[in-house]
Amino acid sequence: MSHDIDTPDLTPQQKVGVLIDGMPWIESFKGATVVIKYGGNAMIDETLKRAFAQDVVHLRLLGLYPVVVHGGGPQISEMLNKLGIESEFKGGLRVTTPEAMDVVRMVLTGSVSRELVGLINDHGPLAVGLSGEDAGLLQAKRRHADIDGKKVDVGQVGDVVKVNPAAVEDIIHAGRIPVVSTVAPDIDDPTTVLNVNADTAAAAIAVALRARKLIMLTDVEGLYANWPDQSSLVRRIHATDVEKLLPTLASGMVPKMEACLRAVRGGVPQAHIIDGREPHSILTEIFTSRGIGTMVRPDDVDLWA
Ligand SMILES: Nc1ncnc2c1ncn2[C@@H]1O[C@H](COP(=O)(O)OP(=O)(O)O)[C@@H](O)[C@H]1O
Ligand SMILES: CC(=O)N[C@@H](CCC(=O)OP(=O)(O)O)C(=O)O
Repeated sequence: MSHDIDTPDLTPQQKVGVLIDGMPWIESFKGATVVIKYGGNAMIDETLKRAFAQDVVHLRLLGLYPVVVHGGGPQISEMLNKLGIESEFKGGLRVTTPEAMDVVRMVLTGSVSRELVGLINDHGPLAVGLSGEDAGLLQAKRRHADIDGKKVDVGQVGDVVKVNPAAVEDIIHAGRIPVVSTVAPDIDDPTTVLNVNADTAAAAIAVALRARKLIMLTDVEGLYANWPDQSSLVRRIHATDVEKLLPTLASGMVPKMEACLRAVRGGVPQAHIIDGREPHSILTEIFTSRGIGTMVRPDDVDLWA
């Protein structure tokens, strides 16, 4: 496999040193399922997208089982715009008419998923794309947006209420890499599909797969306690403290922190927000002691252990 990390300043001995440093982490994560949520905002740059695909393949080659769950908010907005269909967000959720839902499904499953599958498969026949509609993977229930304590109708939008991870597990057991787009049938009317926030879907999938980690790649370094003050980056935080911060957070970060809470409270030992603009940030997170971005852990675990 070709690689694009240039390390001309390192001597051969230093390069071996880097490898040896990473060994305990490689050993400790061998056989672990890691759910990686790739957000639409981190998917803008072509070089970064290729580096992302390469990292996911590296994880598989090192014996981990990566599962990619992708978003595509900006890509959906762009297509709606091209088609002249109005796109509006209420309480962080896209108001999804039946017409807009067709576009959401087309972009996520027909375009973003295909692109990621293709980029991963440039390295070998590994990635298999599936949507929440396939083999009963996801079921969702219609939800409202919550604005100033009032329930606001946002159309065909749902929350994942059931996950049947069998199809994803089959792909994992075959040694391949599932790539999941988060469109889900309505549990109360399975002929209708719902638009689901990809962060919360990734958390539900991580819980159902008993993943060791949920890693969410986005376009900021991590969670800022006092957004946008860059000096307020939170490196490690307990679930209870995330809960306390939630009402103070601005829109994009709310579903992400809710997803971290859902994952950690559902038994996932670590949930991370990391910077998808940083090349190879997934590898830095998993294979170095310091890690990167923000890590959320259960309340009864020492944050620095
Ligand atoms: N407290 C916060 N810390 C970090 N980012 C925040 C915070 N509050 C709001 N944000 C916003 O959340 C955005 C990330 O969410 P979003 O745009 O939905 O990303 P994605 O497409 O990756 O899911 C950041 O770009 C930032 O503008
Ligand atoms: C209900 C709702 O808002 N769904 C999102 C689904 C895509 C998504 O979550 O993509 P990102 O991870 O890139 O934000 C949307 O329509 O944009």
